[in-house]
Amino acid sequence: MTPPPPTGRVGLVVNPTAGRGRGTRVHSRVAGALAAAGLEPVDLSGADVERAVANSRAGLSRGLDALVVVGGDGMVHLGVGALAGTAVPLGVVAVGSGNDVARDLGLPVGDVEASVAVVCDALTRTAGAGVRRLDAVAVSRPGGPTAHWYMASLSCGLDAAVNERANAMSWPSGGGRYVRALLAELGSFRPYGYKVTLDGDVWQGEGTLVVVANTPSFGGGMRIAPSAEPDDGLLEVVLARGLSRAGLLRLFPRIYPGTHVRHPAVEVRRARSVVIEPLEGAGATPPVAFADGERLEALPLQCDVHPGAVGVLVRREAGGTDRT
Ligand SMILES: Nc1ncnc2c1ncn2[C@@H]1O[C@H](COP(=O)(O)OP(=O)(O)OP(=O)(O)O)[C@@H](O)[C@H]1O
Repeated sequence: MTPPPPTGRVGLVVNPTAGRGRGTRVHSRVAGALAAAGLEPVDLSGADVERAVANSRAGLSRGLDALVVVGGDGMVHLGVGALAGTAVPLGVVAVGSGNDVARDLGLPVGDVEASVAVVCDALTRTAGAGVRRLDAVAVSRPGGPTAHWYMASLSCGLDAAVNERANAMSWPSGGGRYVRALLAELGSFRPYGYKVTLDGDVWQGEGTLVVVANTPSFGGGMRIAPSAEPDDGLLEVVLARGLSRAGLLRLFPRIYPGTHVRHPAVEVRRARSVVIEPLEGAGATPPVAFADGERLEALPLQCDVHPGAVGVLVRREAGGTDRT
């Protein structure tokens, strides 16, 4: 198929709240740098996430060479949802709090000019050489139509419960909220009951963590699935059995360097399709699932990997040669 002719139009979706207001501060800088590079930035930002999603879809239907998101992993999530299955690539200006996807993909973090330079350079390279096709993950009710897409990981264990609780707290701001939420969750913690079906194999019973990962990191640098590869056509599924509070407190710090995968209660499996269901009687009801840090919905859910579903604008490899 002949690619459509370049329009020079680049959709720009800025999350004003990302990185505690950093998105607002960098908005005009990003637009100005894209224009200075001869591109035509089309502002698709919205007053809230719903309007940003609607604007992105409308912009895509009018024709774009790329969609550039400005924010954290939540904005990558938004971009993947809009672009999965299309030929339009995603550019990332990582100015969020966690920025796990950008870091895992070797993109600049917290450096607006460097991010825009990567976007502009990748768009001007020959025949799609600046685009890396990555797997994206479709989430549905088991057997149902796709309801969400994600890039990094879906969680429906203790970390999701902490996320849910932290979102409901008004203080303290920043990381302190997550510590307070973790302590509160641990106070009433009882392992959850799951049935997880991985390409037909069943893992079930009491569990504390179920994470279906496409990239290695979450939560601002925690190596939850250290050997996940975003372009291998496989999901890396991290499963932790029921643990006591003391056991969990010992396990959690090991997630930062990724050494939790050697803990005897933790298993890592690979699969293309994963169905996660609550298992009544085996433990507490698992929390609502989060993906890329965004709240999705309650179980049961199915995750299916779609190889190469999203193109991301990437840096030249060391030495300045184009990726083939
Ligand atoms: N106008 C808006 N456009 C897009 N998202 C918005 C907007 N206002 C609030 N949000 C919320 O911002 C969240 C995503 O934030 P984002 O990931 O971009 O930044 P962050 O949380 O600082 O970074 P990270 O996720 O990497 O820690 C979403 O949950 C979304 O609902």
